[in-house]
Amino acid sequence: MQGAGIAAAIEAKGLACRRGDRLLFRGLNLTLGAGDACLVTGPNGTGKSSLLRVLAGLLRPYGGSVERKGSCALLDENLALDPECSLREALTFWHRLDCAEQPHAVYEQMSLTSLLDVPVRYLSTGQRKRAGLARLILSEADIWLLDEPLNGLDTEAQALVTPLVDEHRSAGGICIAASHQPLAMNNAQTLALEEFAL
Ligand SMILES: Nc1ncnc2c1ncn2[C@@H]1O[C@H](COP(=O)(O)OP(=O)(O)OP(=O)(O)O)[C@@H](O)[C@H]1O
Repeated sequence: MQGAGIAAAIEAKGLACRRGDRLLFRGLNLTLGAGDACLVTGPNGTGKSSLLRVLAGLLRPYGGSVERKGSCALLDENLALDPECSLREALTFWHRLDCAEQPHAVYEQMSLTSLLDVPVRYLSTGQRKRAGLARLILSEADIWLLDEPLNGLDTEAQALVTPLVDEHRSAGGICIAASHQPLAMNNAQTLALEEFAL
């Protein structure tokens, strides 16, 4: 991981989030250290994606604060891969920035090898999610923020996600995931977001 030597950590204190004219949640506290995980649950519209964006630093909280130690990567529906490029070109753009080593082993792991010459815009939903997971792994970020990581994946690909998270945590990483589908994460905290709704 990029922050090797620094223990990863994330702490949210008294977090509140407002979207438009709606206050979604308030008074949310969360503390995770190296190897920890948290599963965020809640009905549609309670603010799970918004919370992950606040934790990533992409959305300003309405109240409270977030402190992070280590680098952060968000996996959501926004692939951030140029739709006009081939998958190889689009992923290479990020690997150069991240100085990723051994991308081909990860492409193989995510069954992307045969898709590398396909334009990103032609990828199916599950193929796009697998590309997103490859980007996540190769980013070597300390803190993984996963928004519906199982969505669109077939059964075989879904089965890869728990071991990936386990491996990340074993290496001192942190994982915070929002999922409507059951996502097994050993000894994970659960954050039921509706408890902080107004
Ligand atoms: N940019 C925005 N401006 C205004 N309101 C927004 C914006 N983005 C999201 N919202 C609203 O914020 C609320 C929470 O959305 P969010 O996507 O965080 O919920 P969620 O819990 O992840 O939902 P789901 O389970 O459906 O994925 C929704 O009512 C949504 O309409």
